[in-house]
Amino acid sequence: MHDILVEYVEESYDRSTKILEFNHPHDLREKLHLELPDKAENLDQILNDCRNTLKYCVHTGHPRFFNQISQGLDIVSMAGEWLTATANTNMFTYEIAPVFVLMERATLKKMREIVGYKDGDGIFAPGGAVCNLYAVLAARHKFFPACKRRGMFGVPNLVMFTSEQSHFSIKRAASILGIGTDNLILVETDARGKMSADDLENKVQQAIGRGEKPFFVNATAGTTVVGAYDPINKIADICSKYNLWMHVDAAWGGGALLSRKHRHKVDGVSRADSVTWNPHKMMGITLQCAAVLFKEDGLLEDCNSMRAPYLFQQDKHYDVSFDTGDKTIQCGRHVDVFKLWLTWRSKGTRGYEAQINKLFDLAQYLVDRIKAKEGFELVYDKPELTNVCFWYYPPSLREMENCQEKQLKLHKVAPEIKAMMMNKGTVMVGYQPLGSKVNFFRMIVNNTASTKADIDFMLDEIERLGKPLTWDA
Ligand SMILES: O=C(O)c1cc(=O)cc(C(=O)O)o1
Repeated sequence: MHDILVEYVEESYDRSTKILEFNHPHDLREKLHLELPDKAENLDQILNDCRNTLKYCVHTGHPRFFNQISQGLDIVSMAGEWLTATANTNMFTYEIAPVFVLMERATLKKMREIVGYKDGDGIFAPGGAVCNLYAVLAARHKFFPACKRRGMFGVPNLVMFTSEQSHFSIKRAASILGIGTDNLILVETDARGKMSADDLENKVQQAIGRGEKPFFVNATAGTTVVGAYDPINKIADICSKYNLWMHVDAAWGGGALLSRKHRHKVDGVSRADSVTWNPHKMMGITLQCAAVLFKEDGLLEDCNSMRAPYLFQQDKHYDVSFDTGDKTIQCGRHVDVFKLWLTWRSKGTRGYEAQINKLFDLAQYLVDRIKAKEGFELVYDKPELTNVCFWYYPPSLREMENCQEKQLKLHKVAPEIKAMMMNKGTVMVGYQPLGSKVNFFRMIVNNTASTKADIDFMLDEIERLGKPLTWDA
């Protein structure tokens, strides 16, 4: 098994290895033997099963895998994951996870200090979306604690606010909370994708005028598509003025907190009541590793505790405040902290700062290369994070007058090139439309193994694949 895993890691770093062996689902199903037999398979078959599984996995650690925000394969983090699996324990009580519980407390304390909180609380959760849900649930509990027992009966018409470019998990949280997505009010963004504080205040005042009860505002630090940072301080001023809970979704852009050069992008973050920060994004920790931090200690426990007597006995022989399970919305909880703690110790905070600065510098290199290359056009010319969004125009489109027909044809370019990319397996870059903007590539720079040569390769590959594209008029 060791050889199988090491071979996969080596392949992941080898640029001559395809990022993926793409198969359509029905074809792949034929190549995978997924049946669960009555009789046990022998060891050779089990090892073959492992080889066959990895054979069709996407090498997300490959230096030219730019498709997702989470990318790369940090060896120390992977080793941490291996130890975590070997320890195979559950985070819900101190009694069976004494080391990891203390480690989680220490790591979350460090993260809160970096945010600027004096003390407070936090938890590692299964992803940024769940972190954001924790914040919404805590906010409602803060203002309406009776909901825990009586539900939403008698509660006024609660409304939440977030930018139109924020993560869809805020919308989903409104649905799960039970207020419905109609009561999540989307706030306009400016030309760079940043929330308009003026529009936020207008919409809060309008909601109050309609007899609704604003209670929660999400500010995004690093939007998913364009990497925009909302104006946190201005939003905090509005939240103070109208007594609203301010959450900062820094799932992706939270990495800037570690860089003295880029931290200004999250100025005001310490004014938030809660912050989502996902080390499995910009800190390169293997999936999953996502934290939600709270300024106020005790609120999580108050909001979520159910005092299950078979787990959270209050007469244990140790300080039961170290049991974490009752402050979560889960029961069993995976140990996500060890790989972060180990990787952080292996780099040091200053080492992480250097790593994050390098990613920003590489993204700036990409911006400069796009500006210099014919046929490429930036969607946003000064990205705030390491998302670089651009269109590629095949020569057949360049001569066309800028009109609706050209936009319709341009809309097809990225999907066509992406399909060829995936079949070739040489590079992977995401694409999407945004508002009235037709499909554009979203290049995420977030793999410490990527170099300027990989950036150049990606641009040249898009040009190689896209240049021949033509559409009959
Ligand atoms: O955790 C991630 O890597 C992640 C989470 C998203 O919501 C969206 C994306 C993405 O668009 O790449 O990545």
